Amino acid sequence: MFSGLRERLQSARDRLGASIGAAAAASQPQEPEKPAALEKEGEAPAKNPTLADKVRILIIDRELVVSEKDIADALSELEMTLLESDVALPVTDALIADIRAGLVGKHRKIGESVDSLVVRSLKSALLKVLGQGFDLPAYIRSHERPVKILFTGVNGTGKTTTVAKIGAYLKKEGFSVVIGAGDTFRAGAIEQIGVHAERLGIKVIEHQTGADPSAVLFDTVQYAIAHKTDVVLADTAGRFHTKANLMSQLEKIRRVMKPDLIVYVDEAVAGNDAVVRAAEFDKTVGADAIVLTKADMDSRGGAAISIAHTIGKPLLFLGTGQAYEDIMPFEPGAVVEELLGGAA
Ligand SMILES: Nc1nc2c(ncn2[C@@H]2O[C@H](COP(=O)(O)OP(=O)(O)OP(=O)(O)O)[C@@H](O)[C@H]2O)c(=O)[nH]1
Repeated sequence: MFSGLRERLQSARDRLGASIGAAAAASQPQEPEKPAALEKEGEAPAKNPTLADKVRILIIDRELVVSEKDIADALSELEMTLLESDVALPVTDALIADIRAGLVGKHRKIGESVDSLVVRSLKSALLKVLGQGFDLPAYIRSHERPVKILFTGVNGTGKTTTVAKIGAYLKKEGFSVVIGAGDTFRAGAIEQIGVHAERLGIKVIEHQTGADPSAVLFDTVQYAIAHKTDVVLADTAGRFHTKANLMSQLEKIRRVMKPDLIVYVDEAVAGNDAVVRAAEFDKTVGADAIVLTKADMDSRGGAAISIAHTIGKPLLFLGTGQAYEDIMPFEPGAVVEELLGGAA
């Protein structure tokens, strides 16, 4: 998962570390500089600009100060790397600004290695854009049952498979689940969700192909209320946000079943397209959380890095394969560890 991005971040990490290291070596003062001339954190800039210009990195009193110039080229390369990895432009900008702020002008203990300094600032910047994640079992436990979850998204991104996977996951977490076969449009969709549900031992409410999906999902909610089922998972047909009639159908579904959560499903491999589509769905029918499927096939990682920050909604799960257990709750800390290794 995200192997390309991991490699690229590794190179950026090496490059930033090398730039800081080279600047540190080049600026070892011939004669000791006066600590009083240094900018201290939280204080006004040094009064003597000629000294500030001359000294790119100073190691005085066991501290190291990085200047903007030292890392300008490495940060430009990192910016290109992120954009090439399909990280959205505003997210790239936020990451670069945060890494710069995390490195430049701060006094660091020289006891810590340059690499750990770099990794710490990369990790902290990534954690800020990845957001908090979303603990679905905790959400369900703290809400009135049934908790109704409506799944939306474009065609073929893995929505139906995701509904089945989340059903299996929630069953394992101890919740009772009913699935509403709300994709009454695509031939074979009702059978497909039926097969999944049978394998998983989950009840499905279905009507015929071509039936009104709002009616199917209304019945599913009624079933859940009557049977004290914890969670309703509502599948829907894939659609593009540009199809006004299909979007108004989704609007009707929303009015009828009153979902507690609308989950937008797209595929990680779609990169920036997934981010743009999620924003459009959020604008038209709303989205409370995101699932990105096919993360196992995505080496660039751009959508996973960008989507929560761009639309301001948390990433709930990553789909990591075709089996039911191939779904993982999105944990920002774990993703950052995966991208930057266990170092620092
Ligand atoms: N590798 C991989 N494949 C996945 C993942 N999730 C779903 N798929 C596959 O993607 C394909 C499409 O999945 P569906 O669940 O049928 O997609 P859908 O969005 O319901 O399709 P529509 O009903 O047309 O909207 C299937 O072959 C799934 O097995 C995943 O996380 N990783």
